[in-house]
Amino acid sequence: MIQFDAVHKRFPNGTTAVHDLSLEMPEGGVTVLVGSSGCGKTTTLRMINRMIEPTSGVIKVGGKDVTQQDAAELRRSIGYVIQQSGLFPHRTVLDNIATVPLLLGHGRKKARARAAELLETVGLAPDAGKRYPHQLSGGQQQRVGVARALAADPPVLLMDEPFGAVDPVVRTQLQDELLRLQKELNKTIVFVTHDIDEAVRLGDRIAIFRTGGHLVQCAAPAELLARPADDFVADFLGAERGLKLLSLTTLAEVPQGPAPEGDTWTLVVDEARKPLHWATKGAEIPVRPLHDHDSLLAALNESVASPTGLIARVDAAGVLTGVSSRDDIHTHAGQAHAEARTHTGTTETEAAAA
Ligand SMILES: Nc1ncnc2c1ncn2[C@@H]1O[C@H](COP(=O)(O)OP(=O)(O)OP(=O)(O)O)[C@@H](O)[C@H]1O
Repeated sequence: MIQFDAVHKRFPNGTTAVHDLSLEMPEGGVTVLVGSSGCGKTTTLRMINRMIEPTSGVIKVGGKDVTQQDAAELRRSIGYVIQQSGLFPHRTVLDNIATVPLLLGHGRKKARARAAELLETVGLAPDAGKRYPHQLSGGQQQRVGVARALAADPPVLLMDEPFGAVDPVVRTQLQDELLRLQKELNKTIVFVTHDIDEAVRLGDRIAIFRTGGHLVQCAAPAELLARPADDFVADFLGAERGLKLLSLTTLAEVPQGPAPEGDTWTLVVDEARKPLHWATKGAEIPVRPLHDHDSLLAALNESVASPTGLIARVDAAGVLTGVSSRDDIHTHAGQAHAEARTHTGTTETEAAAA
């Protein structure tokens, strides 16, 4: 766990970047710091590995005050990923990843073997290891950045807008990879972003800051979306926060029944009973079948586009299990909101602290 206790950072030019911050970032969880530009996210992150020293207050990692530890040693035990990957341009990808294991005294052979293993972990082909960073795409470079940060197997990973410079499709892929990795690795991750959708997708907890380095609210995504502490948070979450909440709930609990027969529209399946399309006299409309793990938001979207208002449900093999109606999805969407509103999770807010 990472703990901030009454932390304040004032730069020599008089700028207060972080104001009286008390916050706990749970072990094995992803805490996302969000807020508009200049609100103190990066400063907060960089105080954890002592790249910036606080003016006052205490920061503990795993129960130990960071200022009581050797800064270089501390940094080697904390992975750090930044937006432009920060790779050494004249070293191969493999040697970039092996940097920290080498610094930690592992032999070259062992460090390279570990680097090759990590290349695979982050979804890169083995031959990428021989290339230089400029010979990779932006998304691939970010994967190398993540591999390098993981090389010494640190319990804590700091990520400062790591996916900010790649296109939306690659960004989604990198987010998926991070979620997959995190399931396996269970690191304590602190992740900075401007993007609230990214925060909702990745965060176990989201801390929202406003200008002047003030923490406004820190809560689980569903709670934040259902119960923003004030208008600032509500505005930051955006007008679609009701729909965003539905992205956190799965379709699994929505009832399903058999596909209707003899109606104007028919759901056409192949011989393996995998849905193909909706068909009526002289027209076909594509169908996008959904799995139990898909979100209520995806279900709502599909039901709106469906000519019948029905969505096709499939099992892991893609075989039709039934259909669900727009009404049932809507009812469950309402229930998801009601549950999130009444959820009694912990939230740290300025109001609560006052
Ligand atoms: N070394 C410094 N000296 C003086 N002021 C600084 C220094 N570093 C940051 N600041 C100021 O501190 C405030 C917080 O900066 P910080 O980089 O932490 O914000 P941020 O939320 O990460 O912003 P962004 O999203 O734009 O990266 C800003 O007003 C910034 O100008």
